[in-house]
This record gives sequence, structure tokens and C-alpha cells, in this order.
Amino acid sequence: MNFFDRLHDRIRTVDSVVSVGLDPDPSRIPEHLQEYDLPRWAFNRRIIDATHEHAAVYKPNAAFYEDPDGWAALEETIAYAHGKDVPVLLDAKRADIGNTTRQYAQLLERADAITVNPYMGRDSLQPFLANEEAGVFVLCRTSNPGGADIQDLELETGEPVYERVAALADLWNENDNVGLVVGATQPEELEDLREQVPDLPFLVPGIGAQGGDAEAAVEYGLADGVGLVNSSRGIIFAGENDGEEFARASGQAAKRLKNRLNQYRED
Ligand SMILES: O=C(O)c1cc(=O)[nH]c(=O)n1[C@@H]1O[C@H](COP(=O)(O)O)[C@@H](O)[C@H]1O
Repeated sequence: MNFFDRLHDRIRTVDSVVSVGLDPDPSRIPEHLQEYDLPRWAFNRRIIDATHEHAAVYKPNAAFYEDPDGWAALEETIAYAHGKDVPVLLDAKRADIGNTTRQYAQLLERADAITVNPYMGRDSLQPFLANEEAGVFVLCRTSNPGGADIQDLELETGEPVYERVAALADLWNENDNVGLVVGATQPEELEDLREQVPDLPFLVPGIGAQGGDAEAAVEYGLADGVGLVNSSRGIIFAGENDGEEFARASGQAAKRLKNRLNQYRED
């Protein structure tokens, strides 16, 4: 089944478009979990237990797992999320020449969807795009301040680079498996892009710790009710000072964000 159909069903089941970002910064994992063999997995398991009823997806960012213990923690985390019926969007921002990117694309044997970087062009994304079952979120207008350095540059046609990326992503969407990544810190760009590519679902990060616009994220991020609004630190570290009770605050933060976003959803 196509990823966006599965996501549609998941959004309906939990009545939520919240993407819970699993970015377990080792320096912020509570003291009592540091003795476990895999503290990141011990942490994520408790976060998943506390938040899954509010999670449309989990979005682990690969940067927090790129070492041997990290990969083991990620494997456990993905399997556990799947056990709770929650799809996993691996935030890997990959792409490379064909021979290399074919290896990267194997990440989709584990995760249900992935973020990719369009800078190297279509062939660098082909193995991801060819996977009909998986979701492929193309970085378009990112949430960070430096996102303007390249993405806002004007082409000869007068359009900014990020709009060209959106147009290309729309062309690459032959399997109905492509979405865009557009930051909640960019509400005007969100609005423009929604008008430009009405059918592409967006992953909208930048809510919470980065101070993005939740209303714009929902109003423009969803295509026919399907899309994702991510918060990572704002959910997983909500109970940072609560010791062994840390996960309860994460559950409350996920529920609060769900309810806040639902105020702006139309269906
Ligand atoms: O691709 C992403 O998810 C992403 C794109 C972007 O433009 N901005 C952005 O913050 N992200 C990711 O979304 C998450 C945001 O984390 P918080 O700021 O803690 O909510 C991190 O994993 C970022 O890498």
C-alpha cells in the first residue's frame, strides 16, 4: 500500500498530524537510563509508550544514531514503533551518485519513508522514487536561517530555487510517493508552495523549539488532509527535569500539540 494512503489511515485513526521527532541527544537522556546497554533505545521506548496514541509518524533523525550502538538503538526503535502501528519516517536527508544512492535507498527496507536532498538532481533520487511503497520527502524550503542562502536565490525566470525544486518534485511524483519538506518558520513560502503544488503533502518541521507557525503549518502543510507537522525536542524533552517520570510530560506535550494543530484542521 502506498505510503500516503497508509499515512491517511493513520491520521484518521489517531486524529493527529503530529510527527514525533525521535532525536535522542545522548547528553539529554535522563540519568537513570544511562546505565542501559542502549540508552537511546531505552529512552525512545518510553517516549513511544507515552506518545504513540498521538503520533501520526515517528521521525528519527539519522544524525542521532550514526554509530554502532546508535544503529542498534534505531533498529529497536523502528521495530517497536511498527509494533504500535506507527509508520516511521527516517530523516536521513540522503542522495548521491547512482551507485551510492542505491545503497542509501536500502534504508527504505526498514523505514516507511525518508527525507532526501535534491541538490544532486533526479538520478541521485531515482532509487527512492522508484520505491512505490515508500514516502520520499524532498527538502524544499528548510526551517533554518541559512535556508535562504541557496533556496531563496532567484533564477533567470524570476522564480526562487525552492519553487523550482517544488516543480521538479511534482514531476518526480510518478508513483504518488513524493512530499516536500517546508519549514514552519517560513509561513509565506508555505502558502506559496501549497498553491503551486496542491497535491503534494508536506512535512513541516520547526514547531516548538524553533518557534515556527503552527497555524500556517496545518493550513498549508496538508494536501487533502494528509501531511505532517513535526516537533522533536519540544516533545521528547518536555519532561527533562522530571527524572524517572520524564515520559509523562512527553505524552502530554504530544497530546497538546495534536489538539492545537487539530484546531486548524478542516476534517
Ligand atoms: O527534514 C527535516 O525534518 C528538517 C528540515 C528542516 O527544514 N528543519 C528541521 O528542523 N528538520 C528536522 O526536524 C527536526 C526538528 O527538531 P526540533 O527543532 O527539536 O523540533 C530535526 O530532526 C531537524 O533535523
